Amino acid sequence: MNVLEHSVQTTESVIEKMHEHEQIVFCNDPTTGLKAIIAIHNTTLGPALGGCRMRPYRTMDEALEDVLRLSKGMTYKCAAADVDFGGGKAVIFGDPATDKTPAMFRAFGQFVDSLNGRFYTGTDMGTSMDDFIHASKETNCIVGIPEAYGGGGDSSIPTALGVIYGLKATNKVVFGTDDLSGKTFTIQGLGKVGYKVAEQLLESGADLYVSDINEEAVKAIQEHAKQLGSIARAVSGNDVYAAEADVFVPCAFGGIINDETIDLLKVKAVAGSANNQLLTEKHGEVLKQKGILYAPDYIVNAGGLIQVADELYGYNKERVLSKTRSIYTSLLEVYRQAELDDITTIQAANRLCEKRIEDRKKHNSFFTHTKRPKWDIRN
Ligand SMILES: NC(=O)C1=CN([C@@H]2O[C@H](COP(=O)(O)OP(=O)(O)OC[C@H]3O[C@@H](n4cnc5c(N)ncnc54)[C@H](O)[C@@H]3O)[C@@H](O)[C@H]2O)C=CC1
Ligand SMILES: O=C(O)CCC(=O)C(=O)O
Repeated sequence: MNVLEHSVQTTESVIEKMHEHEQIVFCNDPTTGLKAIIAIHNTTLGPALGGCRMRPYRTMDEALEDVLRLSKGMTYKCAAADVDFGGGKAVIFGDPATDKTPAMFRAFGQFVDSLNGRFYTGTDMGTSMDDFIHASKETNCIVGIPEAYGGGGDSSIPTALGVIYGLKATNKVVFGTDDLSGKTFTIQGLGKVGYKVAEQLLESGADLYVSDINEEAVKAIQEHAKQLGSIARAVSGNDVYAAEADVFVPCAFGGIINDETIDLLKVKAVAGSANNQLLTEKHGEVLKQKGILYAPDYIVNAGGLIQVADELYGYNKERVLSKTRSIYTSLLEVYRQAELDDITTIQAANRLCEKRIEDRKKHNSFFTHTKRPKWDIRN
């Protein structure tokens, strides 16, 4: 049974699962083989914005679960970063190493265009700027493309920078200094973001444990470490969780803080770029009980969002860098609130975002010239 046939049988459960979401679009283009899902979680703050992930999902449910969780995370990320966008995300079924074609991304661009400005998208895990150059031929709602094409360039650069600021803030709270030298970090995933984080940590004088299913990436970072006189030890399987490091830096996929992994952790903090690191909020509670400081993922990894949102206002590199730097202070404030109220860091971050969204709902009832007046709805 193919994944979309399966979707027909689960329509009721889809409706149940989307009780928090505004819209889900299932995309099927037999000509190019595109099968994708776009999820829009909440547009109170503005049109939905979020990257598009490509993965060889085994089932429809797995993909749906992923896109629903990721799009909700974007609502919170946009609120935390104080950008005027809502939460959305897309997933494409397929192996990014073998199944991509330009035509597939053009077809995806057409589906995005059909949403008429309700959803803006760009790169995420498994997709690259090149893919979205193809998509951008079909719609204006594409971000994260090269400057030569009117975009802001590789959004994983500010994402990685933001992770470094997040690590400095975390280091400050745990070790009393934001100097990262002499500390050991375990990085899971050496892709667009993780590799750049690894380079910057090595250049700051840190040592690493690294893990990636792509052996080339592991070899390349080990070579880089050797040149700098630092160490990057390769770990695989569950050793990535059990490594004797100071901080665990997840930069691959979500759900990695779960019942199986949590007891293996020997680190003092978890802070990385992966979206939805906690399998459930309960795992944030367990980390707190174990005395492991958790940096809410959507605060730490907002650098890419900050850049792609800025593209839509007219890209300004200095502005992006300055907003990305503020991840340091935002995270310290979340840590402070969590400590004051004796709650988990994810609860503190969620509370801040939910308040921002509630406050904005009140103001959204004001008419502004960019909005269509209600009396114009029939025209
Ligand atoms: N690209 C960006 O600007 C942003 C990315 N993120 C999140 O950060 C994470 C990484 O994103 P990218 O670097 O863009 O993705 P990517 O696709 O470039 O890199 C992911 C890396 O993880 C590796 N990987 C896959 N399975 C693995 C496993 N079992 N163990 C170890 N490594 C494994 C892949 O081989 C790849 O090198 C994702 O969760 C993404 O949603 C969040 C915000 C922005
Ligand atoms: O970083 C991007 O390209 C878009 C934002 C996003 O999808 C994310 O932060 O997960």
